[in-house]
Amino acid sequence: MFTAGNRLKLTIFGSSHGPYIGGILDGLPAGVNIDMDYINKWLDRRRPGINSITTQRKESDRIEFISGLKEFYTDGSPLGFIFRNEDYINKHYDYIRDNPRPGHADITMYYKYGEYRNYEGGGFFSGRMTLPLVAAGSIAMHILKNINISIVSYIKSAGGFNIQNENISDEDYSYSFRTRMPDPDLDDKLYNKILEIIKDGDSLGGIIKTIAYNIPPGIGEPFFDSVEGTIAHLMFSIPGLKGIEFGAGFKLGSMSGSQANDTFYYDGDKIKTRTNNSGGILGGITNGMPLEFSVVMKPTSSIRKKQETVNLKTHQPSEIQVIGRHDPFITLRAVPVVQALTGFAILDLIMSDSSQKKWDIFNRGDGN
Ligand SMILES: Cc1cc2nc3c(=O)[nH]c(=O)nc-3n(C[C@H](O)[C@H](O)[C@H](O)COP(=O)(O)O)c2cc1C
Ligand SMILES: C=C(O[C@@H]1CC(C(=O)O)=C[C@@H](OP(=O)(O)O)[C@H]1O)C(=O)O
Repeated sequence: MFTAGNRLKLTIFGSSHGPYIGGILDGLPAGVNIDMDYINKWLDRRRPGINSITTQRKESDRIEFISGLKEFYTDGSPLGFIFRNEDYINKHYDYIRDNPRPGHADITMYYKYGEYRNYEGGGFFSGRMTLPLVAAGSIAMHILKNINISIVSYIKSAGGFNIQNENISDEDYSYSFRTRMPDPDLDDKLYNKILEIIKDGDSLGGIIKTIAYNIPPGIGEPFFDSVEGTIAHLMFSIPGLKGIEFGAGFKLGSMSGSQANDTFYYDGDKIKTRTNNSGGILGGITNGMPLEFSVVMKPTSSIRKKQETVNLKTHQPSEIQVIGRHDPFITLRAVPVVQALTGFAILDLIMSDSSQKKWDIFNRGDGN
């Protein structure tokens, strides 16, 4: 399905080489201020063609609201928005149609949709479908500021380089680095590594870390609508995202209980933990510590190196060297997507809270 969310629902539509891409965000009450500058800042961070280590496809990615908005305030009906696709080149996909790229969804769209498959630009499997995710997510992030929630994402590991400084609390900080690895020395090293990879006709994977601050304790539900389940469900809509871990994640598998347990203490009247191996979640519910998780992005599958494939018409072996414009390092472009989608997840969890706490989340000044 193309719809996600519980009380806050997002439907996305369109495809990479169709005329439009867009979304419908349903569930916001009337009177929520929609800040265009804030949304545009996040759309620009996701936009293709922003430097020499991203795809050279050039899109303006300006949002056009088509419903639900009156003079920058929601009117309580579904918020509909579209983006025009401006720079697509179908001929790059002529060969790919019958010679599927290893690692992309060309083969699975052939199995599922056959002759009706929307293959140009990866169709609706394209990374471009993350555009409405960022639009909706940035709206959610802006609302979350009413209760001082801020969300930080950055590249923690890629190309053999790993960030040591884990104390990043500014949601804009990683965007002052070309690679979004927030360390001046590692940023240079990773940038040069990506340039080498491009020369080589290859690509690179990476890991994105996310930390959400000031999360109130008690949101999330036991079992199926846990914080982990909600976040993972949304994150796996990001094309190329292949894994997620919360807190210490897979490292817990080599720890003892006494190492893994986050012990409690009082900080004034707040209960905190000395460590945060649980990533701020216990029993699927937030415990008031920062919400922390990491995701892994695979290396881009569309590479210029020659690779083995098959011809779907002749049923013979064939070869492919992908031409066209591709991201050598999708991790960089996925940073604002992960960050904004985290905002969507947290807002939906708060709006869906079964304990019916009266969150002053929308700050509409009418006592709601
Ligand atoms: C922002 C973004 C940009 C992407 N750019 C490309 C690209 O230029 N070329 C490519 O082959 N894959 C790109 N991808 C990844 C593919 O869309 C993805 O690998 C493909 O849809 C198959 O899905 P899967 O990898 O999740 O199985 C991008 C992903 C994201 C999130
Ligand atoms: C355009 C975007 O990313 C695209 C994601 C993508 C893919 O296969 O995922 C393939 C490329 O599209 P094309 O072959 O049309 O140039 C990227 O440029 C975008 O993110 O806005």
